[in-house]
Amino acid sequence: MNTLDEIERAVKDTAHYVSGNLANYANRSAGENPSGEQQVGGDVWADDLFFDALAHIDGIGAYASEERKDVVDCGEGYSIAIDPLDGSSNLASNNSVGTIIGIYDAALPASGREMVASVMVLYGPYTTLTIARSDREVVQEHLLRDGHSERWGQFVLPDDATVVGLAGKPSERSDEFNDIAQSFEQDLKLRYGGATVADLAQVLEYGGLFGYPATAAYPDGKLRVHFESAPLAYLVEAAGGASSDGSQSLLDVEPDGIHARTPTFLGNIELIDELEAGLSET
Ligand SMILES: O=P(O)(O)OC[C@H]1O[C@](O)(COP(=O)(O)O)[C@@H](O)[C@@H]1O
Ligand SMILES: [Mg+2]
Ligand SMILES: [Mg+2]
Repeated sequence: MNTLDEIERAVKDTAHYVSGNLANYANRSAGENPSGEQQVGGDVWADDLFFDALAHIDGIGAYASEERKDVVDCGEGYSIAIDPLDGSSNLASNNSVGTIIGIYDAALPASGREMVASVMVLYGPYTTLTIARSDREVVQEHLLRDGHSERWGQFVLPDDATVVGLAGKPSERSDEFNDIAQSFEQDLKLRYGGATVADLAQVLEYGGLFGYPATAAYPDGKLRVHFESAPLAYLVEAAGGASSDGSQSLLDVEPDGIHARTPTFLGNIELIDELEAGLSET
């Protein structure tokens, strides 16, 4: 097994355990994460589990997490960037949550072009792990059940778009963005659930657009380059879609720090093109 195989195996085993124990953390609050957001107990618990499973793998040189202020030095090798529990505020309401992992062949901070693989786990009605790797052609989905990982499907974005989910309060978004959002929402079905992984899964399955734009509350967007935006952009682009920060692929964003945020759009190429064209007119 090479290092990517070992990482994949360790993430599957840990995700199995996480999926079986999320209820224990539904209402346990914790402190504040380095981005200044309220943590739930599950954030810290999941981070500790993935750290213990990944940090000591031979060939991993660094572990960076949404829940840790600094990058942890693990020796030589790939850098891991992880959102251990994405959408964690959904736990209390028993809605889907996820895990997002970017694997970089570079020291962090780094642009998404340095990634060699990306993983998203969706803890939904059933648990799936989707992975894109530089040494494989396909975006492979696995079903994690009863301790096993079964190949479940391969993601290729549908040609026709069906769904749209654009985050942020309209009162806190620019008028220009609200105009663009309204035009998308005329023809596409609204799907927004408050966890990037679950909302992106709708786009991967049905075709469409997910986005979290800059808002008054989050002038650089809410989602973090290393822990959400770039790894998910890697997956979507590998599945035949596109990503954008409003003007360029999210894989070209050069983060100025490990917790840097960016406006984030993921989905069908023509919708990303339409969005960028609309934003460039403003
Ligand atoms: O609550 P909002 O503003 O709609 O933001 C929802 C977004 O925040 C997030 O929950 C942030 O992720 P974390 O839960 O990992 O901090 C995203 O998963 C989701 O897309
Ligand atoms: Mg998140
Ligand atoms: Mg999180």
